[in-house]
Amino acid sequence: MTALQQRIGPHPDGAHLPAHHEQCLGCGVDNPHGHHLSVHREGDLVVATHVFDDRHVGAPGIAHGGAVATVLDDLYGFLLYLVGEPAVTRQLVVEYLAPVLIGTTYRLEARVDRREGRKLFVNAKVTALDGRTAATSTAVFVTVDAEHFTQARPSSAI
Ligand SMILES: CCCCCCCC(=O)SCCNC(=O)CCNC(=O)[C@H](O)C(C)(C)COP(=O)(O)OP(=O)(O)OC[C@H]1O[C@@H](n2cnc3c(N)ncnc32)[C@H](O)[C@@H]1OP(=O)(O)O
Repeated sequence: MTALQQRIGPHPDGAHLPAHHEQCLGCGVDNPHGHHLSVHREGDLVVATHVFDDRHVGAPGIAHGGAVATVLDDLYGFLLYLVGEPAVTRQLVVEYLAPVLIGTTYRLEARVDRREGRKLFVNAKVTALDGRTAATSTAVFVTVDAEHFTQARPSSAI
């Protein structure tokens, strides 16, 4: 069994979900440039409480749009633990409804909307603690086999 298969679970409701791998830009604890996203399961949702910091700034005081997209893309990656199969992003759409502020706490949540064959249609939102939604997103993930992840380094396994 690969490390990825072990991470896929199953994971009970409420469980903290393991990082994709230690160097992952979104969630890896050993990536000094990363977002160190910490994600748990809430029923059919994957959820994170997250604060963007000065490493992620775009306009002064506001998170870079690419940083927000990075975190959303990575959050979607945790839905795969619920689906039980590896998949990768084919399309990512972000609606930036309001500035995402540096140093402010946000709730991020994502869910699977539906599945059609290998395609997973997913959606997510970024909400401030006062309830205002700062960003929404949809994405299409496509399931892949384990060999997909060994294309760059044949000996690597995530
Ligand atoms: C372990 C998880 C870690 C998660 C980390 C966070 C997520 C990530 O950052 S993943 C990294 C970024 N993504 C990538 O690197 C993926 C790069 N792309 C690829 O490798 C390939 O394009 C891949 C594998 C997604 C699909 O390739 P391939 O297997 O040839 O599929 P392909 O036939 O082109 O398309 C698959 C299906 O999706 C459909 N499709 C493609 N694009 C779209 C779209 N935009 N909208 C809807 N459907 C689409 C196709 O029509 C096709 O449908 P069907 O099966 O019904 O014919």
